[in-house]
Amino acid sequence: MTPILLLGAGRMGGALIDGWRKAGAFALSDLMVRDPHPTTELQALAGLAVNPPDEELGRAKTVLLAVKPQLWREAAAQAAPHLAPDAVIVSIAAGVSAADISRAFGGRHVARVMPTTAVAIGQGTASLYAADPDARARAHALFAPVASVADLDDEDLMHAATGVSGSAPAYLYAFVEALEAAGVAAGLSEDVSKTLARSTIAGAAALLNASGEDPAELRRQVTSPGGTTQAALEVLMADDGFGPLLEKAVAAAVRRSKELG
Ligand SMILES: NC(=O)c1ccc[n+]([C@@H]2O[C@H](COP(=O)([O-])OP(=O)(O)OC[C@H]3O[C@@H](n4cnc5c(N)ncnc54)[C@H](OP(=O)(O)O)[C@@H]3O)[C@@H](O)[C@H]2O)c1
Ligand code: PRO
Repeated sequence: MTPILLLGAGRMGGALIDGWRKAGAFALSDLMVRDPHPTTELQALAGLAVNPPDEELGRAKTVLLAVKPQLWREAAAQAAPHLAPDAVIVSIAAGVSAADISRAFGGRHVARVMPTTAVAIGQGTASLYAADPDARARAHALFAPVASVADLDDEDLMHAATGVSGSAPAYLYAFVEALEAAGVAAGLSEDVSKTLARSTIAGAAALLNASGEDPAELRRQVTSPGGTTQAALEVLMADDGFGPLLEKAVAAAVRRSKELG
């Protein structure tokens, strides 16, 4: 399983290292990072090998491919010649198929994972596909300490998982931005609107998680017949409201995921 080599330690690679550290999942001495511009925070972590020499890469048992989909071939070409023949590749690159990755890494076994940035606080979600059982187990071991893992049995579903999960935190943040702006339009100061919108959404998400209730039931609990919420929901859940809008948004993400592959 270890040492683990991260090819790329940007937003998601960095979030994973944060999450693993908080969870005590792996010792820093079991991690190696290859990145052209490692952050000063990463470089300051005692025990973490940042940009080790090529000869060291052969020690890695698991390789996490965490570069942008547009750059993955370059990262693979640089690292593959130095890896051990039995190193397992775990890719989080959106859209890129396991078969293409395996070919670029000399036929090594590959797992694919689509995580969310909340791995940084141990509350991520990770959709996982691997044809090879050992690669699947390896990917589970990487992500289970920091995420709820959803196993997919069809690689094609990784596109949908990206649209519904990997990208979705950004949809919620966009919603909060819009709610804050709407609060200001309704007369609140920016500060008060920010506080109300952020705290309300964070509390509502925590309640969804803690209660185990369906979102529809939680929605009904807020909605007094003939009241204020109903008036707003008649706008948000109209024929051109959230339902069709999110369907279109997820379809756009799925299309883009397929293009990236
Ligand atoms: N961010 C998310 O929420 C998220 C969620 C799920 C999956 N993903 C996937 O995760 C991957 C990384 O996304 P990200 O958001 O973390 O991107 P990012 O912030 O750009 O991180 C990628 C890192 O890889 C580095 N890099 C570039 N070329 C490299 C090479 N040849 N070898 C090693 N490292 C190299 C980049 O350095 P430079 O910046 O100096 O080029 C950067 O630090 C993508 O494939 C994306 O589809 C991201
Ligand atoms: N971030 C990556 C993207 O926007 C993949 C899911 C989240 O392409």
